Amino acid sequence: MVLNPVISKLASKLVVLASSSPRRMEILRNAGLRFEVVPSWFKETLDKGLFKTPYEYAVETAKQKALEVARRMPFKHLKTPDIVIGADTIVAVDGRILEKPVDKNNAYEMLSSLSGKEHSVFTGVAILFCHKKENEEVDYQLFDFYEETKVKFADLSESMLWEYIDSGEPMDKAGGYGIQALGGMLVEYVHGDFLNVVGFPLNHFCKQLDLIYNKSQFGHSPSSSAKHNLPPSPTIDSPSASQTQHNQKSLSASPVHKVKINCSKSEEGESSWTMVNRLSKHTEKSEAEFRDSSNTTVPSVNSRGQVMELNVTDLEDSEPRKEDLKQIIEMMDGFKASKALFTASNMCVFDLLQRRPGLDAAQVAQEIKASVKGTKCLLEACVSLGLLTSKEKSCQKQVYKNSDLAKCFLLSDAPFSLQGYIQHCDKMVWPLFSHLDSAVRDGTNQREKAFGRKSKDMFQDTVYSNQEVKLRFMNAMHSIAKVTGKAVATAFDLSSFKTACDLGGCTGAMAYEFTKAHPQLSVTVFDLPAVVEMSEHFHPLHTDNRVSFVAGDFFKDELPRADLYILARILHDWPDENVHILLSKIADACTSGCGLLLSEIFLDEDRRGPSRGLLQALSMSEGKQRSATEYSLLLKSHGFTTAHRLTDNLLDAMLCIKE
Ligand SMILES: C[S@@+](CC[C@H](N)C(=O)[O-])C[C@H]1O[C@@H](n2cnc3c(N)ncnc32)[C@H](O)[C@@H]1O
Repeated sequence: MVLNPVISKLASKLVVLASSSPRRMEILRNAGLRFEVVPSWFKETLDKGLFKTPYEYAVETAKQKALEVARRMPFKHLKTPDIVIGADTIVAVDGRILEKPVDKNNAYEMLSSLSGKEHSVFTGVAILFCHKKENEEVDYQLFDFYEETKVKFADLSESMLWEYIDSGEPMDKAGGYGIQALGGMLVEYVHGDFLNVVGFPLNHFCKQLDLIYNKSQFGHSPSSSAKHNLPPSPTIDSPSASQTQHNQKSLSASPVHKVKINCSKSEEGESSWTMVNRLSKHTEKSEAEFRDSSNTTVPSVNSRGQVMELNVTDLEDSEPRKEDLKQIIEMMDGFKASKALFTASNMCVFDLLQRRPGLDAAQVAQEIKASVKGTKCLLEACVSLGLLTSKEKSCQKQVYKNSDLAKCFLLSDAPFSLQGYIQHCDKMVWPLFSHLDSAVRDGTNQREKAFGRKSKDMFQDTVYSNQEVKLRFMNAMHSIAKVTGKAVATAFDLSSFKTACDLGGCTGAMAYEFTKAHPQLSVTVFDLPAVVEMSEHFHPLHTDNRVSFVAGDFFKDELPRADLYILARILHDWPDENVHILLSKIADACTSGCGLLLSEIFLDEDRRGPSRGLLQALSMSEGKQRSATEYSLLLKSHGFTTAHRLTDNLLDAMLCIKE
């Protein structure tokens, strides 16, 4: 079948992976899927004897994992996921199902049974769509499938078997081996999807999503969106089993199951759960298990878990949930943590403890010229935040060292130092946030209140009007570009582009990441003259002659010619009128096939996250945060086609091609 883009369809959804397998996470992350991980508590104890085939067992286990998480999340995590993905990988040989070995002897038994033979690896996958209705009831629709890959092992000697077992690798892997690592040595051939053996059949998963989203014939099903007040397509609706079977024939998928879970309160005030309308034969068996486990594991707290339904009077005689209390207090205390970090960084505590680890509070106080009492409080707070570690030396005297977190991000000369960004947050962002109430009231820029200066153009009127402020800002951009640049530069295959122009490329930190990742590429950094004149302070030691600088104003001046334009963290600073001016200049400079790589935080389509982007918007005035669709529409209006990717980093990326 022809495969269409699918992962982007899930961009605005709360997708949850009901598995803690690092291999599954990596496969899905690499595919650009943004998801949360909520490992399932479902125990893999289904009676294998009840299943006619090994794959039915894997599919059923995958379903139960997904259902358990979908059921738990509204109460434990206080949110209903849109989609839960469950998966279970097993190895089948000689009519036996092999899961993860319990100990070395079990691993030996498994691996020797595979030696010299072909076996099958099955991954069962369940994609569970959750539709929360107005009455808070949740409708569940289940799509499941399995993938089979044949793997042949070489004849393994005893010493080879034990060497592999002693490596420790077999222990958390189905069948006792990991094909992507040392276990690859054991394998003679693989017929089928390799990633299926690693733990997740990505291609089949995408095909399944393609069927659901792009080729859906499900609009007129018995429980259509109108009937249930569900969002319109592409949210899938309950297809009839026969329709789905027909659609999935080539994918050998099993029928869709519509599962409805009602939560009602019994007289005792306990929640009771019922499930109706299960369509699959073998799920009926598990339905009972599911109902049983629901009754025992869902405490009365469930009825309070549904935040929207919370009745304040219900709370009067009870205590708040500990997690809720912790969450709200942590939010309230967030600024204290930020300020402690800023202060310790400004006072060079981390650099000092890197040069001289093991100082006590009095010694640190002497070096940073501060009071012993205040320094001790600061050091202890930093320990509690995981920025320092402490050890009792003698007579209850603590000595301090940097934690790994501090070593990575808080030293002024660390490769990923965020010191520049910390200073910017402290000196530039903090004052803006202290005027947040007037910003919200007026809906305008609070820079005048915070910095005593009116400004229309934040860069030219405020940031670059003072050398110290300019350098601080450039340092901040430099440090963030260094930690995010690689993910942005490698988000897409850029091998067809030879020349790039990084518009508003500031110190060139992002440009260097692009030349590092793409040996064929030269990058011109284009930024305001005030920035370009300082850029050499930021050049790496071994200057890369594939990076050059041109000074100019991207709203007014001619843009340097390039095959690829880069706009990293530029558009959010500007309202739509300015964005259109800039995009039309870029579009004019582009010939057909030229690219534009946009990198920003993409807001979720429902604008419910990520909170980093939404919080940043609070201190913006001229600009605004946008979703991938909003950016895409802006770009399409200038003749670009777009494909976007969530990089699982601080910044997302979109590659646009001029038509
Ligand atoms: C938020 S910073 C982003 C820096 C860099 N792209 C990055 O991702 O680290 C915005 C950049 O746009 C530049 N800029 C702002 N207005 C500009 C203009 N009119 N012409 C050229 N560059 C401009 C600023 O100097 C600054 O370097």
